[in-house]
Amino acid sequence: MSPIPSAALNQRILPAATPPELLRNFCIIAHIDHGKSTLADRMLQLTGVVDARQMRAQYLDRMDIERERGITIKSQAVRMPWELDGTPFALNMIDTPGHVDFTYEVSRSLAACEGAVLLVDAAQGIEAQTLANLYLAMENDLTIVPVLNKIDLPAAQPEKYAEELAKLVGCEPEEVLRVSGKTGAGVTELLDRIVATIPAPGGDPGAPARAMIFDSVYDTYRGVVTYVRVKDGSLSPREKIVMMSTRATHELLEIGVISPEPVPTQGLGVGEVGYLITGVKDVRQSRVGDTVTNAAKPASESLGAYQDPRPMVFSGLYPIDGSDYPVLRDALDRLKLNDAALNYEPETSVALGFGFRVGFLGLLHLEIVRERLEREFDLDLISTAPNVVYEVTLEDRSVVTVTNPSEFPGGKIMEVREPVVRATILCPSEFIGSVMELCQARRGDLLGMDYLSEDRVEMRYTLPLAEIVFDFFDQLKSKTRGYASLDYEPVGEQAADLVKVDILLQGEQVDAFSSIVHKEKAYAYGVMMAGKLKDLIPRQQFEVPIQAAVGARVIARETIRAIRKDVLAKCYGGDITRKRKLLEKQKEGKKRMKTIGRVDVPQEAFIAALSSDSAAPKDAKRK
Ligand SMILES: Nc1nc2c(ncn2[C@@H]2O[C@H](COP(=O)(O)OP(=O)(O)OP(=O)(O)O)[C@@H](O)[C@H]2O)c(=O)[nH]1
Repeated sequence: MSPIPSAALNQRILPAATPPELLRNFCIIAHIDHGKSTLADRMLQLTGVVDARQMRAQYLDRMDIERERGITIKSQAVRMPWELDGTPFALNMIDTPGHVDFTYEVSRSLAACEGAVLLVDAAQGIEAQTLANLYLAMENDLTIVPVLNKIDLPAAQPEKYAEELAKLVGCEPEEVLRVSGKTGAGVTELLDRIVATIPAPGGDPGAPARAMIFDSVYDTYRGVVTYVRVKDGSLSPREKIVMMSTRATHELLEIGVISPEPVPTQGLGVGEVGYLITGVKDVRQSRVGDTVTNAAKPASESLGAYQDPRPMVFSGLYPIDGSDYPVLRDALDRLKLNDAALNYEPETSVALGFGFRVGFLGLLHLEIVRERLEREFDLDLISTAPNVVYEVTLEDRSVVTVTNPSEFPGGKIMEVREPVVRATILCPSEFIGSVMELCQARRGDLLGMDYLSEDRVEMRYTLPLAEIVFDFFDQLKSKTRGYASLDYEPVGEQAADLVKVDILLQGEQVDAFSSIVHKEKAYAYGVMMAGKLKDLIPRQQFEVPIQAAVGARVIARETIRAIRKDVLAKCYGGDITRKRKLLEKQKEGKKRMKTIGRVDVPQEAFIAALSSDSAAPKDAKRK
């Protein structure tokens, strides 16, 4: 019913582990902007963990970039005291990252909970990520607490959406709680409901320790801080632990809970959520999804399969000023300490000089990394158009994995495979036609369609990842006046009729512009790129052909006309043969210029040509 002063609770927590029956581990899942962070802030305040003086909006989003963009990138866990009927409980709220790029981390965070608060905006209703998150929570067997948020809004329709939500989770509309994260209305009842309905964590206190890592972050002063949820047994300071996927052994230097800042404890027992510090310096030694056990008495089986983060999208990153290359290399090394999913190798480009080919989980991940590099390391960067990973089978049956279009094999190709996703789109039924049109243009296959209510539909498509990572979400929004929401998950690869389009300047290939596209779209890409470069490259003393080619076949051509020096300017009057002679001479000169040297293209032209079409679906995120 009421908060316990946090100091008192901390004293109770500090010496020993809290008994599992007094613990509740939950997360809040919602569609983007349905108010997850605001509700979390209100809970922190109501439980007395953060007082009014310390309070700032989005308390749990600690990185600047998270706060500015209003998104959660890394998971967080906070312990809050709450008393129901005179019994003091400890609630662990695990905040999850929202974007589809980080789905693996979301599912690990969910696996650390027994229950989930499913939050839906009372003025918007169910959206694509509401469903995606609900399904993830159900896969993890979580108890769902359905909640309508923002009931203070004049546009709120709690009756209508309570019914929709009740139908979705299988309960009565009256059981759907109504809250406002903004005013705090209903939040006390929600905390009571969490304690009453979410089960206490199970686990065997006598078994060898097993704890799942659901996040790990790099701290400049303390090294890697690993967030874990203990399933069986217990962990205590100074003991030796083993990471089960790598078998690496570390000593536990510190162990504790977050409430809301780190508080060291004597240990973590069954069902508890907290942090470990081992002194390792690189998050890849302590990865999300791995299981921690005790070195002296190791568990025989880990908690679920561990997955290495797999980059889905690649892009070349180049410093605009070539002398910044060593700074970029050091900056990537530093970021890698905190980002297990970041992959990179050096590469060189004729157009852009020295840089790196970097693998990302998705476009948002790319944007965040790029922004952090620019901001935290003061670098000016250019990134090449992002591409997905292709698998090319050659006639001799060997398979080449292509992460850079300019490396696409030129020889005899049997098959090219590209990654595909299963996309879920929710929109008002009046936009069905426009959405279908868009998905068809993007090589989508309709899997199914369901009416959620009279006027809202859920459409399911398989789409090539390459077709949706770029501007699909923007297009979807503009075709549905902002009403559609999108979610997608990778479902494997499929063979497709793909070709590499090269761009040639005066017959010389410009690697940064090579792109792998569907055969039917090759022509459009070629025309677009050639046209763009024609506008961007300044006229030269000689004619510059810009060609788009598939293999040896030219599919589009533009010409940058030469600046024609008026050689006749000084030749007043005179006879025609003299003029002709001068013009002939000029032509000779131009021919020579064409054959010697390369076109003088300012780097800005490359940058402009590359940057305009790499817009990311910024808010295609899962909340
Ligand atoms: N009127 C009203 N507005 C709210 C309420 N809760 C959140 N908002 C507003 O809704 C917007 C989104 O809220 P956030 O808490 O950032 O939502 P979120 O996207 O789920 O959280 P993030 O993880 O930070 O992205 C903000 O402008 C909030 O001020 C509410 O109960 N009432």
